[in-house]
Amino acid sequence: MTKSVVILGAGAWGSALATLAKANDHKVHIWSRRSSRTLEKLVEDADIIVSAVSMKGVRDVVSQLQGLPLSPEIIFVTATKGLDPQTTCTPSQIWQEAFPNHPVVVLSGPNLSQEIQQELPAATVVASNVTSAAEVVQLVFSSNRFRVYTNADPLGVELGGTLKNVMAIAAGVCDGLQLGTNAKAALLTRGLTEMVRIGVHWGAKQETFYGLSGLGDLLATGNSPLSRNYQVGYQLACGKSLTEILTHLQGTAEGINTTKVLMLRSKQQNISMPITEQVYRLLQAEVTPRQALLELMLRDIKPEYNE
Ligand SMILES: NC(=O)C1=CN([C@@H]2O[C@H](COP(=O)(O)OP(=O)(O)OC[C@H]3O[C@@H](n4cnc5c(N)ncnc54)[C@H](OP(=O)(O)O)[C@@H]3O)[C@@H](O)[C@H]2O)C=CC1
Ligand SMILES: O=C(CO)COP(=O)(O)O
Repeated sequence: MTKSVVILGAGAWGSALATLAKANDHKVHIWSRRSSRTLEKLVEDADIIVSAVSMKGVRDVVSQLQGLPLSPEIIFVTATKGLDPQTTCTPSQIWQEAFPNHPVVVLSGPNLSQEIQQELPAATVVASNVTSAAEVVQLVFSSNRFRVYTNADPLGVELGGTLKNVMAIAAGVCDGLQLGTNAKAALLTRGLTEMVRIGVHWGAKQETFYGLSGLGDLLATGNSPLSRNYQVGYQLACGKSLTEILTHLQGTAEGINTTKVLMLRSKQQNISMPITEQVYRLLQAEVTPRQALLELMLRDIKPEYNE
């Protein structure tokens, strides 16, 4: 059945999601701050509102929508991979708090938007506490080039896509320093352990991190120069300053803010996150890439599990 889909955010990801829904013959409108059409007009007959704005815009768009008369049937989909710097909340928690009577669906997976726009095949996950809502969203986006799975752990799916951005920065550093394949495998594997450690403590399910939105997205962004987070790490390793990198970066690298939020949370909750800590110190220019590497290599030796 044809759905009316409003996509908030005309950036790289909002545009790619619009392409996918349009290809399935849904009625799609993209809204951005620069749109000539008002948000009120666009959401008038919406069935689904997809938020693809970067983290810094989430609270803005939520509060704009809160002031509008919305159909109680509307499903919200959040595709943002970030954390709120003030509260450490995930975007879906912000949406759900603002709209407690609407279903909220998280969409996350290994989905580099440029590849999707090139019509290369990809897979993703839509997760919600309301299974029927996740299934509606699954149908809207599924096609022979975009395979969509449902999942009942929205927090885990959201954190998988969000936490991996920190590891994508680290992976970029690893490649920028030309540390080789063994180092990269070690980094991504221990990075996943770190994601699981904090994610499970947060309330997510461990197995979710071994799926598309955790391991899958870690492999995609940790190995692709298309990832903005990877690009940040790579260029830091090549000696550029963060300010210099951000001046020329196309789009948003959410991992920079996410690293700060994670450091705060891991300190408050006494959770060991050594890779995140070195990425943080590197972003703050407190260590060089080589010093960060040595710090990680020279940590106390220990068993692989039960740290
Ligand atoms: N690109 C990708 O491959 C993927 C990205 N994501 C995630 O999707 C999110 C968006 O990424 P992406 O599209 O690449 O980023 P871009 O930088 O390309 O776009 C960011 C979008 O957010 C909007 N925005 C920012 N602040 C505000 C605000 N205060 N009010 C309204 N809109 C705002 C921007 O609007 P404006 O243009 O007006 O500035 C723009 O539309 C990120 O969280 C990212 O991690 C997830 C999967 C894949
Ligand atoms: O999350 C992404 C792909 O799944 C996009 O990664 P970047 O934000 O690092 O470009």
